[in-house]
Amino acid sequence: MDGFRASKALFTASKMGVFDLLQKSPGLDAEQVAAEIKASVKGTQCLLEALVSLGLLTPSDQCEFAVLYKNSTLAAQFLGSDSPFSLHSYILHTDNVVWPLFSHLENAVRDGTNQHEQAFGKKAQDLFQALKLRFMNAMHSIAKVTGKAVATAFDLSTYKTACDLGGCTGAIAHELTKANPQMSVTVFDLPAVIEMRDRFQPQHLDKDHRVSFMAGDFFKDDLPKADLYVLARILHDWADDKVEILLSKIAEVCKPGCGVLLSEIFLNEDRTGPSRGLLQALSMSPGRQRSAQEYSALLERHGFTTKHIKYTDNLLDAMLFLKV
Ligand SMILES: C[S@@+](CC[C@H](N)C(=O)[O-])C[C@H]1O[C@@H](n2cnc3c(N)ncnc32)[C@H](O)[C@@H]1O
Repeated sequence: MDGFRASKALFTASKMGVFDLLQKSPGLDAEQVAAEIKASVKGTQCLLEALVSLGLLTPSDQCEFAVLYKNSTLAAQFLGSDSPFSLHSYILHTDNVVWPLFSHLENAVRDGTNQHEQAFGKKAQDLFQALKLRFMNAMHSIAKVTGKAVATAFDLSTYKTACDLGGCTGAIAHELTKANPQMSVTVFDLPAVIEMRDRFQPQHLDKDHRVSFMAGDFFKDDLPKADLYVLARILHDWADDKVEILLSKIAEVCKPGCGVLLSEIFLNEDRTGPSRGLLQALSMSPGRQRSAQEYSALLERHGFTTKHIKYTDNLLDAMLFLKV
C-alpha cells in the first residue's frame, strides 16, 4: 500500500524541484527548502522526512537547531534534472501520463484496452502528438540510463552499419557508436520525432558524424540498408499483426549474416516476473510483454537464429539474432 505513496512523494519532490535545489545548495533545513520551493513549512517538513525514509535524502545533524538535508548518492545520480543519469523527464512523464492512466486501471482490466480517451479525452496517438517533446525527453532519459548496457551486451565488432528502428533521440545509437568505432548508425523514426532531434544531440560525442537520422514509417516505407537492425522497446508496443509486418520487412532487407539487436524487458519463462515488465503490461498497449523464448520463436519464424541472450541487470535486456 505504501508503494503508491512513495511514488507520489518522489514525483512531487521532483516536480517541485527539491532534488535540483539540494543538488545546487546541499545542507538546507526544512524552512529554507520551503521558502525556495514556495510551499508550507509543515508540508515541506513532511515531504523531506518521507524522502529520508525512502533513502532519497540524507539528513545531517551538524546544526544543533535544525536538521539539514542533502541528496543521497542515489538521488544525486538519478533525480536531479542535470544528474548524469537523470530520470527527471521520465518521472514527469510517469506522473503526468502513466499515473492518470493507472487511475483508470479497473476499466483497463475490464476492457483490455488502454484508457487514454478516458484519462485525457484523446487517443494515444493524438496524446503522443500533443506531448511529443515530453515523450521524447522521457524516452531519452531511460535510453541514457540503459543504452550502454544494451550497446555493450554483445560483441558487435563485425557490423559496420546499423539502423535503429524507432531510435527516437539517438541515445542508443550514440552508445553503439561509442562502443563500436567501426560502426555508423542510422536512426529511423517518424518525421515528427526526427524534426526534434537537434535538441538531444551530444555534439562532443559524434565528432565524426557516425549517427545520422532518417524520417519514415517502419510499417510502410523502405527501411535503410544495414548489417544490423536495432529494435529497442518497439515490439512490446504493437499488436501481433503489426509485429509480423515489421519483422517481415526487416527479414526482407537482411542478407544472411545480418543481425537484429532486440532490447526489451524479458519476462521470466514462467511469467512470474520481473514486475517492471508485468506492471508495464497493465498500460494495455495493443502489444504484449514476452519472454526471451517467445521473442526467439517470433524472430525464428522470419528466418533468424538466436545467437545470444543477455539479462543486463539494467532496465532493458538484450538478444542478438542472425539471419540464416
Ligand atoms: C518506446 S519508444 C522507443 C525509443 C527507443 N528505441 C528507445 O528504446 O529508447 C518507440 C519509438 O518508436 C517510434 N515509432 C513509433 N511508430 C513508428 C513507425 N511507424 N515508424 C517509425 N518509428 C516509429 C516512436 O516515435 C518512438 O520513438
